Amino acid sequence: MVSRPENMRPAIVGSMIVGLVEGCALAALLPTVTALAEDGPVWGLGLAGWLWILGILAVLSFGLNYLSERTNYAVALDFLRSLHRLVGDQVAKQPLGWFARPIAGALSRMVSSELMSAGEIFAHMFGPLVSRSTAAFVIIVAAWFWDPALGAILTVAVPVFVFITLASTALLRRGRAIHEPPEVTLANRIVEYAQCQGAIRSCDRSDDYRPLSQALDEARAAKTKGLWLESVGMLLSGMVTQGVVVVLITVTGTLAVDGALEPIPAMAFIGLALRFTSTLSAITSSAMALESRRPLLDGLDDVLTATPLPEPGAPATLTAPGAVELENVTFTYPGKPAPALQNVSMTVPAGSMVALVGPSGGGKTTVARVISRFYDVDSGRVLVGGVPVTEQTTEQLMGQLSMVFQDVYLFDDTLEANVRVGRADATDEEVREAADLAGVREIAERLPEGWGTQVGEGGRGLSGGERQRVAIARALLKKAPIVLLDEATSALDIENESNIIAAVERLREQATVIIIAHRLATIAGADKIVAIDADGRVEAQGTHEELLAVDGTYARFWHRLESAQGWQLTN
Ligand SMILES: Nc1ncnc2c1ncn2[C@@H]1O[C@H](COP(=O)(O)OP(=O)(O)OP(=O)(O)O)[C@@H](O)[C@H]1O
Repeated sequence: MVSRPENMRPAIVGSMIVGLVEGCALAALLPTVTALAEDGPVWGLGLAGWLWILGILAVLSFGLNYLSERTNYAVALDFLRSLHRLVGDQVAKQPLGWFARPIAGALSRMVSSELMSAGEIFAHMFGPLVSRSTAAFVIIVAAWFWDPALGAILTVAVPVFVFITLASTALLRRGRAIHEPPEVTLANRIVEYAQCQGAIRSCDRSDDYRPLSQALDEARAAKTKGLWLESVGMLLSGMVTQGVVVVLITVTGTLAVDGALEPIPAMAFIGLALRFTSTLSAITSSAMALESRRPLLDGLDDVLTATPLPEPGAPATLTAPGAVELENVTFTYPGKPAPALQNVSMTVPAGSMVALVGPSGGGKTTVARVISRFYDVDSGRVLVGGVPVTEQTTEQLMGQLSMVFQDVYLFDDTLEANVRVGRADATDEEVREAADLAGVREIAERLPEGWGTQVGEGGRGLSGGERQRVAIARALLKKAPIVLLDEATSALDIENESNIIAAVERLREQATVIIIAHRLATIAGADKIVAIDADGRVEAQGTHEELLAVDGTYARFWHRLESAQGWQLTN
């Protein structure tokens, strides 16, 4: 986890030395108090000598603490840097489909705030745990040395503490396991409630949105139950500290009364015992604080152990640049019972335009996803550029593809920078040319700061159709040999539509185009149409005329589309 493990050793040794010095300073209380009470030397040193030793130990402890804190911070920063890099590397190796999982949603929170908390383990928890444990050990050894009876008392206190600490951390963990899952559900419901306000208000359900109120009730009930367990855990650890103090004082007092201990050493020992128990309770606090980071570390573990996309070390030699082929592909989404694609075979020659058509939910988008290797298929092969996608590096595959889907994401940057994402080294003329073709110039002319206008996070400042135009401009600029395009059905006004048609025509000239088509003109103009049925099977493929002549499902689909779009036009 740390890039420089050699830093760990000085950090641990440093914390142990701090503990050793603090333990010695506490143990030195015994002879100091005895020297004070008996007004004579103890082990050849008078009170002044012992006070000097205490003073030196205090200064030493201060200096060592400072050095140890610095070392611990260096380890914590190194740990954070290494974790950021590890998470980044791991995320980069995941198939694109991985980001659809709930874990991906938690990723940004993890990388920003939660990793900082993980860093605190080394900055504030691990070092103190080591130094306090060492200090406790030194006190016990000193007590044995001073008086075996006192050493025995302190030694017995340790397993009691350990047992109670384990029990209370177990209770804390159990409590959290009860209330955290419903809290996560509640957070998701709140986000859903905020995001779907339009739909909720139009159904007049703002006051009574059952999923949210149910999640609230469940979270409240779970929190109450979980808090009970957590409170018992906290109480237990607090009570045991007090209990051990009382037992230590009682036993020491009894030994003094019985004459087994001199009164003065007994008094000094009670002072030492008080410090000892506070050291033990500090250890408990550190252990509990570490325990509180466990879910975070588990979450990190999920990310760090996710299976990366297997890929070769070097790019393959493409045998058919620009071509795409699916050979008998069957694919099931993770966790889904039925396959989304079944025995799909299709060939897309380089430079051609293939339209994917079919009912909603049939699997058209899934075809585009398996071509882009969002997921690896269950069986069959997907070839891009003549080579199976599994035999290409991610960089090589992505270099051949431009994807223009409906959910276009724009970066929180200027309009121009968002087009330039297509190819960072493009000249200004190339950027403007691609933008003109895709109709982005009209958008720039309308915006207050033209090309320099910030489009907002995700492209909030632009409409859906405008965002898609920017994505098409990116694809034009990238000049990738293969373009996967989901033709938007919604948010297209006449201006948008004519721009997109013109841009698609240009894309056809420079690339192979696989288009999820919804418009009659696009479908009829394609070199080949692949009709996918509701079960994710290829129902028919061929040219528009060939498929119409068969008079099968495609012909019925076409006539339905024709009448639907005709109805739109006449109205
Ligand atoms: N990320 C996903 N996880 C699980 N199942 C999915 C996922 N995406 C799509 N599906 C399922 O796979 C099937 C095919 O979906 P797909 O989006 O490919 O259809 P489509 O033909 O593109 O539909 P549309 O035209 O409505 O966009 C559907 O049953 C859908 O519910």
